[in-house]
Amino acid sequence: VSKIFSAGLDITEMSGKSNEHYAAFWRAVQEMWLKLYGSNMVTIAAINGSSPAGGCLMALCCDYRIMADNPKFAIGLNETQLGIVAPFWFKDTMINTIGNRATELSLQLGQMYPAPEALKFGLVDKLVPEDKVQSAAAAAMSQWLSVPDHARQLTKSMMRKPAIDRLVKQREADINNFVSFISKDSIQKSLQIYMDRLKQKK
Ligand SMILES: CCCCC/C=C\C/C=C\CCC/C=C/C(=O)SCCNC(=O)CCNC(=O)[C@H](O)C(C)(C)COP(=O)(O)OP(=O)(O)OC[C@H]1O[C@@H](n2cnc3c(N)ncnc32)[C@H](O)[C@@H]1OP(=O)(O)O
Repeated sequence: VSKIFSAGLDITEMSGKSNEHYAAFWRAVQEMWLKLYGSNMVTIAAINGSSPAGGCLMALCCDYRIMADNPKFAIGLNETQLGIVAPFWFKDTMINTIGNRATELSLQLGQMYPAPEALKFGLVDKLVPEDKVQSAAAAAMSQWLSVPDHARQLTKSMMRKPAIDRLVKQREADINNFVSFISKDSIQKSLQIYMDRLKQKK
């Protein structure tokens, strides 16, 4: 979609549904993260627009991020702005990318960074003109693929395994945590207010 890399998780999947639905939804989100963050393939994010929350997470799962150089496009884990909380594995993914202090600032404030600031924070690796995002991503891919694959894969796994193991060990507890959190009346109300605000902006 033009202007949007990803709008993040579908908020309607987290509103007004049964606990069984929330559990299945969260398992699928975990699965996406485990597959993408744990992939032994080279993954390059070609970020052609805004990328809030789950969209930012997907980009952070990649090995390298190239973003369109347009200050109207912003990226970040903005969960607190919705009245929800980025779970520990979202947080770990961000820490592994930009470090602890920058992550704490980002997460507490639910900060969305316009592209130039995202580059400054290390949230993305490179900015290119909007019409060059795909070609720059292809060029980066060639560079990454030129490294001997077994060595690159082992290195990637060494860097990411502790975070992945942490979720694998606590998967069911994390699902229970999500379900009890998201089904709270106060959290449902926050999500509703956020969705209403989104619609009013039009
Ligand atoms: C210690 C205790 C810990 C407990 C923790 C336990 C568990 C953790 C709990 C929760 C974790 C949840 C993690 C959540 C992750 C997420 O990803 S939440 C989603 C975040 N996404 C957003 O905030 C995006 C909001 N949207 C926008 O900013 C904009 O819509 C846009 C994507 C920049 C696009 O802008 P524009 O092109 O102007 O389009 P519109 O704003 O008009 O939107 C078009 C329609 O799309 C609807 N929409 C937009 N985003 C979403 C979304 N994410 N989900 C569902 N629907 C979305 C928007 O309402 C419009 O709908 P209508 O056309 O009006 O029907």
